[in-house]
Amino acid sequence: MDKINPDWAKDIPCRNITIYGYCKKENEGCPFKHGDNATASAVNDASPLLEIGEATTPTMAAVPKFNAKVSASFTPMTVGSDSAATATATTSATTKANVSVTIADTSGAASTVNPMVNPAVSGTLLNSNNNSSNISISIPTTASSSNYDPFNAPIFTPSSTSSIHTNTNASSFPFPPITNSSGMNINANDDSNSNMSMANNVPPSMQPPTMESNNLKYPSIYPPPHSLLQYHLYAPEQPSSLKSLLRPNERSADQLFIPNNIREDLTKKNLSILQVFPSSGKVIPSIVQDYFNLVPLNFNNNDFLNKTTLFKVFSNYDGKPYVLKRLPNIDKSMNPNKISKIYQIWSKVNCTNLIKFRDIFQTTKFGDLSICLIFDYYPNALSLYDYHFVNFPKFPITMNYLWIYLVQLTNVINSIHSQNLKIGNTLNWRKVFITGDPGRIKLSHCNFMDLLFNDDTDTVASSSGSTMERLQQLDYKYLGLLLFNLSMSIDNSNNNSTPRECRLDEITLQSIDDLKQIDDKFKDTLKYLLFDDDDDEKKSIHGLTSHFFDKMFMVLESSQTYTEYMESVLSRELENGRLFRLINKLNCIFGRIESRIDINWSESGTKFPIILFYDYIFHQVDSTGKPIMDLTHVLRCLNKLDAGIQEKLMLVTPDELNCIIISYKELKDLIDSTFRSITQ
Ligand SMILES: Nc1ncnc2c1ncn2[C@@H]1O[C@H](COP(=O)(O)OP(=O)(O)OP(=O)(O)O)[C@@H](O)[C@H]1O
Repeated sequence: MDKINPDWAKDIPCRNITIYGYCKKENEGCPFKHGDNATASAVNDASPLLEIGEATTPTMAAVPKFNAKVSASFTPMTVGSDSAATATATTSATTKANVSVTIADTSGAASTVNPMVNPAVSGTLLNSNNNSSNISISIPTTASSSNYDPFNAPIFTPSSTSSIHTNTNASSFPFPPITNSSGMNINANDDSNSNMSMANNVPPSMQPPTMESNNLKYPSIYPPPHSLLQYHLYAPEQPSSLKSLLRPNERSADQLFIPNNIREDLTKKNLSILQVFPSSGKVIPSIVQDYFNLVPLNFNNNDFLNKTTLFKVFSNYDGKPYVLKRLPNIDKSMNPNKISKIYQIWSKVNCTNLIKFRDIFQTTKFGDLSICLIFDYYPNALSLYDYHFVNFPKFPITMNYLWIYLVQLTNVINSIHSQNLKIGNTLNWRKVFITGDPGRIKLSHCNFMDLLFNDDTDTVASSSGSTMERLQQLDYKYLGLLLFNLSMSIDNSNNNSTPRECRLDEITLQSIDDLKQIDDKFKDTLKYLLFDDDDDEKKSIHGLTSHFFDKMFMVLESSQTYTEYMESVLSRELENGRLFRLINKLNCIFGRIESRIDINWSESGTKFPIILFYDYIFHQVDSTGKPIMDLTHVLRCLNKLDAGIQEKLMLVTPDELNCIIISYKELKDLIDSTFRSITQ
């Protein structure tokens, strides 16, 4: 009792009077409100009024008696909230004989009674239609929700926050009108001009913006940085000095969740996948064949219509993101067989270090005849060049990176050559993309574009023997050149000078020997790749790997270690998912408006332990009444509840007058049955 603050207790109706009609401790210092304003008399006062319409449904009269939420035990009130509370609390609203409480009157304004809950009462009151009768009925509620009627509330319609995406304001649209090389105004491109047939399957395109200014600024990245989401909403990791203070059995919060760097990385990737572009449907078409939501990837390319362009797109077929590479201004006389041949040949190549080629088709959607190639999309992929020399933070090239790249690119060569195909000069540091850790790379695409524009495609594609062999031998040189260029910048990529890029004919044996900080084994591999053998022996995967087979174990090991690390991180999130479902379950059953007038949720009701348990998990306070945020306590309780163990716990009402001893198993059963009853 000594912990109860008499200041706030004096306005709270005594629970004993609510339940028993009297309080035996009234004269022994019980700090709660007794006497003239007591709830019991309030109920008695209310009863005759109810009789006006013979609406003496016991539910209404009994409501204040058993409403657990209004009980002093678990409706903490602050001093500051006194006035608001008295406006709505049972006692103040109902004890004055002529007090006026608005209730479903003709204006229908602010009702404190939900007619859905008690149609008899509402019908009577609505029919009486007499404002001067000052009918006083009040369902005790908490101050905050007193005027909320969930059954009569207007349907909630969230307002769209996507205005930035659909903004058709000319000044925000980054592209001026563009004419293609043949002088054709692309803005005049009509949908009927297209050969695609999806128009009915997707939403109509947005209206084109009116172009008022030709001096539009091109943002260098999209979306502009100020519109990026904040990823740092979680607390940053503790400094390591603090971490060391933990005992071996203790964990800090960040050790329980996915590490910040991985979370940020994945969130950024998600953002890139979901990013949309304010397309006019004219300069960049809204839909191309089975693909929609085109977002330019090589954004600095201003001449969108005349150059090869890359877009991130979504497939209308499987909903996944892909990359669409458009080759503009195709000769109309091109043999369509070439296109199907390319698809047949290249779609068969499967290699984890090669970006998968998915589809190819012709379209007039861009105002010309274009060929579109579809590849898998890897969000935030950066070319080796950008990763090591351009983007911030720059990652300096190390010997380990070189070995990892060598092993993965050897894997690509092996896959492609085994299909009797070649890579070509796309094997360079601008076309090899970093897609993840540790140093995971993918070759963007091979030079099969040559096949499209080469007249003797059939010969090249099917060439066996000498032609293809010669081209394949060249692939080893391209690989050597890429690695040589990277080796020249080893440990130098942090300075801001542009890295030197050699041509094949510039490299000599001496230049390889002169490479600093490169180990001899790697130099031998470079010599093997870049120079022909004295015996004119052909290069092969077997010959190449014999130079660094031991390094393949190192790559295997790092890859496996990383996989295991990611698996352990994933398993942490697995637990979070389970607990999240449990919290959802608890929240679904706890605090429902209808439970306020349900006898089962009152202090003597069967569901009352759920209320106390909820407070026990989430609303702990210390001896001075200060809230305690103890994540470990929450996790421990939730886990025990989830497991339904036999351990018993004591739940105490906030006034410390009552307590319940109950096991987690009983609580679990109670929560489960309550949840089932509301979901059935
Ligand atoms: N499959 C992909 N997944 C994710 N991003 C990609 C993919 N392909 C390319 N990109 C992104 O697009 C950028 C440009 O790629 P790329 O150099 O192949 O296009 P390009 O400039 O049109 O090439 P080019 O005109 O030389 O053929 C890359 O730096 C990369 O960030």
